[in-house]
Amino acid sequence: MPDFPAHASPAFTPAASPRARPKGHDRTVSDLRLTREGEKGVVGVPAPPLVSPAYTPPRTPDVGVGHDGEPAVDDRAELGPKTKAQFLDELPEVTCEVRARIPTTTGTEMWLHLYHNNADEKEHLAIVFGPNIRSKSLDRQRPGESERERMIRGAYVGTLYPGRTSSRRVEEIKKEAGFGGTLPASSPASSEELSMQASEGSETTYPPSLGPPLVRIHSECYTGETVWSARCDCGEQLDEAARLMSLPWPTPSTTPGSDTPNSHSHSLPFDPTPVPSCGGVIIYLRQEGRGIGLLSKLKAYNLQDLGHDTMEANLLLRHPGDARSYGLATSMLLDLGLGGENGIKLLTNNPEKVRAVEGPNQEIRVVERVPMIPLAWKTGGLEGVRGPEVERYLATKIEKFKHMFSG
Ligand SMILES: Nc1nc2c(ncn2[C@@H]2O[C@H](COP(=O)(O)OP(=O)(O)OP(=O)(O)O)[C@@H](O)[C@H]2O)c(=O)[nH]1
Repeated sequence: MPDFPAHASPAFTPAASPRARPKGHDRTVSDLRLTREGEKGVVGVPAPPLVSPAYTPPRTPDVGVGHDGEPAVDDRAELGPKTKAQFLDELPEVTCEVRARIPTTTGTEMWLHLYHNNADEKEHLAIVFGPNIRSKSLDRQRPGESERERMIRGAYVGTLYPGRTSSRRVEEIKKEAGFGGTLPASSPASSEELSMQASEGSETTYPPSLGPPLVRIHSECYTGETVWSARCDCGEQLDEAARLMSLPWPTPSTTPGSDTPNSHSHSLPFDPTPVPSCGGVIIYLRQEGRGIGLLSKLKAYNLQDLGHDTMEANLLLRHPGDARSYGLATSMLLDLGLGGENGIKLLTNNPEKVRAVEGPNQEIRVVERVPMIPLAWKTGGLEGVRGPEVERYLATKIEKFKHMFSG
């Protein structure tokens, strides 16, 4: 058994452990067979039992958003450890303004969706893997819009290629093949097209036959994602979520849409056809520093170097321990067709996030929480973020924010 830190949850099981677990208990990522090489992916895994967070954080006094001043240490006691996510009475309105295909350095292709909303001025993002998730607000026809304008904002089906004139790939194929009416059964109509048709007539676009999609709600962390900080595991979590959502589809021959991607590019000297993935979505919220912003987070780092933990540092700066809310994530997931009975599998250790994303009226159902075990713990320190800072950070997440590093 690899050495993992004393503050790791006792229920945490290393990825390679041969220890048998009772059915339905101690589920880890490895239970979902989501390992690095040659794995089959999450599709086809039986629907897990409903996982609702048993933990409810203690009631704490409300704290106004901080001013970045430097209060006396004693103020901390008055402020209290507000770790609870903010709950909104009403969901914000969101609109997907643009979507673009992003070929990635790992070879997987993803679709970056940029959202505007009526709650803040920020550009929140949905990073979509696989062909089965489409935005309803993106597909909505805008008054007076041309086909070219639709394609420029990403409201097309299939793939763009030089000279394409229609935003709907199926219509394009019909025209090319000289069909006026129904397409023959053998036509390469993509699941994306079917999803799009479904989104016009119903609330849920994600095909229930595929099981609940994997979802991660990720909060922006400039330090961990861009400048290689080893104070937290945020960059690693983002990479891991993308990796899980990029795992190859179990049976490529039956993958809906597997015959469509980049079929217009086959004359290129290399074959850029992306491997169809299991799919999923990372909702990337611009809530830097658990919602306190980068300026305050950097001050909090200095306080941490002066001996305070990540929660105390926030409180000393007159911020809540956690200033985030998740209503935007709920609205974006609904826009992506992930509401309804089928539910989602949420990649997180944060019990508050599970509860908050479900929305004021359970608009989203979290049917499984998939824990995110730090890579360093899983590999006995061979991979992942290491060092005293991240260990202290993770210890505080467990002790004070009550994060759960087991299923
Ligand atoms: N204020 C503050 N924010 C931090 C610090 N380290 C990371 N963050 C921010 O914390 C957020 C990520 O929160 P985490 O507590 O790591 O994880 P979580 O999102 O609550 O839970 P998981 O879903 O399990 O990852 C990002 O917005 C980071 O910018 C820190 O020391 N202080």
